[in-house]
Amino acid sequence: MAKSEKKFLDKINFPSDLKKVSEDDLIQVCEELRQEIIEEVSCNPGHFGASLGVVELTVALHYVLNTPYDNLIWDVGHQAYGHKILTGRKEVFHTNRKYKGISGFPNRNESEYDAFTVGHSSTSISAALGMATAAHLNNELDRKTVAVIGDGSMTAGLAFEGLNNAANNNADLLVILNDNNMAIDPNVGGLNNYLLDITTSQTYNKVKTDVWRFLGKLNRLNPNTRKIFQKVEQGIKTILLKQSNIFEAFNFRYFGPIDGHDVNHLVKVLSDLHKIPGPKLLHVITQKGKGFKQAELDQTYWHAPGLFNKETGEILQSESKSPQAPKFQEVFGNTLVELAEMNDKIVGITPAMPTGSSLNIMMEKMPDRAFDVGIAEQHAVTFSGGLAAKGKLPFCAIYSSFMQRAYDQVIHDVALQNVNVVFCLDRSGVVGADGATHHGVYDLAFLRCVPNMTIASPLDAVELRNLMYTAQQENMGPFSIRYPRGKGRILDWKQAFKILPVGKGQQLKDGKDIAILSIGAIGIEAVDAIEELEKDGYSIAHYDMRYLKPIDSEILHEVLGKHNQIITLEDGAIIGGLGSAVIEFINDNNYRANVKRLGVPDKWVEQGTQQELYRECGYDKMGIVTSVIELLNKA
Ligand SMILES: Cc1ncc(C[n+]2csc(CCOP(=O)(O)OP(=O)(O)O)c2C)c(N)n1
Ligand SMILES: CC(=O)[C@@H](O)[C@H](O)COP(=O)(O)O
Ligand SMILES: [Mg+2]
Repeated sequence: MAKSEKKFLDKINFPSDLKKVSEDDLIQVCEELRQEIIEEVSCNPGHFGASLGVVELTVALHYVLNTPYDNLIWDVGHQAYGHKILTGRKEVFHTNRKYKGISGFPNRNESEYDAFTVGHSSTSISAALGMATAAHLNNELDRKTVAVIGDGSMTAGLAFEGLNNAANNNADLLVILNDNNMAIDPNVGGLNNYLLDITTSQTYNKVKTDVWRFLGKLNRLNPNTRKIFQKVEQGIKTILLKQSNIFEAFNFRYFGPIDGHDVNHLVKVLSDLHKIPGPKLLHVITQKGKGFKQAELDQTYWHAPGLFNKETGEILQSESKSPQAPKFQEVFGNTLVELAEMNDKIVGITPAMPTGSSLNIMMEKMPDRAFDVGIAEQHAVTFSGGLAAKGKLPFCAIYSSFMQRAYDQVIHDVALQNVNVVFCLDRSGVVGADGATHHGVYDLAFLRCVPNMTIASPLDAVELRNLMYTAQQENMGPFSIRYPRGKGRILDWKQAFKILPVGKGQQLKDGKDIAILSIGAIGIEAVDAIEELEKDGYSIAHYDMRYLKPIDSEILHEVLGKHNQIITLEDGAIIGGLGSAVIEFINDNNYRANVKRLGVPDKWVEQGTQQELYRECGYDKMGIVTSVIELLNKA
């Protein structure tokens, strides 16, 4: 890709280079950094709007802080592209999110400038408080710690737990609240309203204007007016904010709101805040997508767009002329509306992912029955438990990896209550470019040990519809349905609903040499592998288990009666999922069989395309072919 020449940025590889630039030239540095991000992301898709929004903040932070000695912690990390470019990764940024390339998020293994590995939201305050406390205990009184957290991420319980604890801790911590009034979709909830209020506060601004007017008159008489004004303003702020500022109530000294796109002002404020000890919060107002018109206008789409033309903003999709199968999330979103039209108990819940999960379809059609609860997975699950306890039937759509945060709520507030909640676990399996933080590979294992929980996973879009239809029958109890990121193969997905009996799988193919038992859409890789193997005369049986719990014991007895060479296949951790369940069944029923478990091994899998990662883990089509041949050769 041809990149434009950049007078300053071309010479900046580390913060030490940035510090050589004069304060007057920082505006130009910001322009160049913004341009660099636009050029890179236009041809190598990734997160976009959030990084554009914090360009000035990023430059100011690295200008003022002494990183990596000072701790700089980015929340979520999807806004850290500028940080990566300024901290030694400009030359490898074209590998961002690619297989064997750099991670799309800050990562401790990648750089000493990445103080904490992130990807899930709202961890920054707690992690930063830990680091600031460690610095204090080590008597490193000059070491600064700064957490940068967005308004969306601030809505999570974890962020408040950090704030709450910081109140009792004199650690030197600066929290920068990057308020752009957006999560991926528009930010929601009381905190969002509150932040809007203090940003636009009539009372505060009115008082401030009155004071200015008053001091303006004074000004003509008194040369020290500015000083007096500052004192008066601080007094007003203290009175107003002490009574009403939520952060001051948590014992943080609150500063702001200030313009997050004025790099020189940011440098000044950050340098001043350095001198103030204890917990402080700086409220910075920014615009998501700043500096790229389309991204400013449609902030949800440009959170993470695909390829685009960096000059015109035109979206470059490799639109195939042939009809496309829908994404699993779209099948979920549309089917939920169909079901909700038939069953008035159904409600929909998403923790801040309306567009990503396609719950936005229901939110538009049935606004009273679909809820975006903010980044709050724990609350989303317990809220569902409460709704269900009073007769509603929540479909709670959560990305598998974000569900990890709500594990106790699943156990305590849904399963133990034995209420009817349907968990729709989108992005289950390896998700691709987001990498280790986002792969949804543990849900099969962590849900299987929970009493009352039904666990299902569709082979294709039609099964997804039918599992959703089955789950909304009377008294099904806690019911989880997991499906992957991306599309299936079926075009004609909108077929009449059918119940898929709980605990029953299906035989897809009979065969003599070996049996493959798969769960979920990854079974398609087995279908392809079998086609390949049959060309060479192998005879393979294939079963789509469909339910992990209760597992289809009839199928297992049949398979184990006929076969002693078995392969299990799942797009999830091989510890605890289908493979483990089959081995337990063999043990409990005194069968003898060789079982090869295919799935995600006991290690961190980083980013890449889904196909690259299936291959790395040995369960793409060719990996399955190889495993079958190896197992049969050994036998
Ligand atoms: C626990 C968790 N839930 C959901 C997400 C998905 N997610 C990533 S960024 C984001 C929005 C964050 O909003 P904010 O913190 O305001 O940052 P902005 O994108 O506005 O800069 C969400 C919901 C996540 N990464 N982690
Ligand atoms: C940063 C973050 O957590 C989200 O933006 C996530 O990357 C979304 O993933 P999808 O693209 O699969 O919706
Ligand atoms: Mg935001």
